[in-house]
Amino acid sequence: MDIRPYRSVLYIPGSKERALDKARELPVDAIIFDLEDAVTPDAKVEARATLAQALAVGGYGARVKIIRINGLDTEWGAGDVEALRDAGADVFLLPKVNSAADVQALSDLLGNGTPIWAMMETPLGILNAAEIAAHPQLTGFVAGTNDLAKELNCRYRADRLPMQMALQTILMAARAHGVIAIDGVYNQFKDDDGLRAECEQGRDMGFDGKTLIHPAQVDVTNTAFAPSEAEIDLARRQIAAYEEVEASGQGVAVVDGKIVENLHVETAKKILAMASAISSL
Ligand SMILES: CC(C)(COP(=O)(O)OP(=O)(O)OC[C@H]1O[C@@H](n2cnc3c(N)ncnc32)[C@H](O)[C@@H]1OP(=O)(O)O)[C@@H](O)C(=O)NCCC(=O)NCCSC(=O)C[C@H](O)C(=O)O
Ligand SMILES: [Mg+2]
Repeated sequence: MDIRPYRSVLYIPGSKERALDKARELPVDAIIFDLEDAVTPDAKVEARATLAQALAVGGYGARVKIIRINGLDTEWGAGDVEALRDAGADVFLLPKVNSAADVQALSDLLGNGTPIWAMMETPLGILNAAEIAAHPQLTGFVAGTNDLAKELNCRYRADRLPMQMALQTILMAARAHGVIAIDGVYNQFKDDDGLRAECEQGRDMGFDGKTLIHPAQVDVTNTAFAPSEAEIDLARRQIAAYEEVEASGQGVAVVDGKIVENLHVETAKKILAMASAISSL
């Protein structure tokens, strides 16, 4: 089973050398090297060279390296691609994607087949989520909950009720097309309890992980999105119980008073594969 964790996906401003250095020692699963909202307009051109240099030096290990460029409708987008096309990124992340045509425009500019992820953060993008997820070069979605809140004119609430439809649409489209789905950021980066609650909500909905803005958010997020000891133990017992009944010609086992069928065993195997992928990091 080819499975890799995306529990913690940290944004780093591409212009900040200190943060680019610091990320080499943080236990995150993926890094978004940002040239968009974390970089001011007057620093955008210089940030390309700063980021290219950090990537050339390397040291980011197994972390997935994602470059978020500026939108292709801005004065910087095409230049970002030109400057960083061959910098060694695993993924290019396009902000404010509205349609599959936006993804195709980046694909044409890249010209080298590098996987593309889409920021899902505009109303039109959410409405077109299925066609965006179906693009052959698209392998991941990132929820942009700050831009979504701005565009929807909705309030930030702990239960994220005003965004539920958008978040679930992102997940539906991602799962329909085998695409990774990462939840949005939690802005109050010193509030661990609030972060934990939002991580658990996103995890329970089905997100693979969460985007982060500060190193202080990494541990809470890694814990929330990793299988717990109890989940690992249950998965092992479900697999064992099912194999036993299967050997006697039956298709349903019972563990802890709940039925276990073939589909539950598939989930249990995924949990064990994820736990093993995390422990091998
Ligand atoms: C929020 C911050 C501006 C806070 O920065 P700062 O005041 O420097 O924090 P600290 O002093 O607590 O930092 C301690 C050390 O950690 C390093 N650091 C800080 N942030 C990061 C980071 N993101 N990655 C790596 N390292 C980081 C500092 O350099 C300090 O290191 P040291 O000196 O060695 O001890 C800042 O955290 C920040 O800029 N965060 C990123 C903000 C960002 O990326 N925003 C854009 C993405 S959010 C978004 O756009 C989502 C989406 O599009 C949407 O619409 O929702
Ligand atoms: Mg955004």
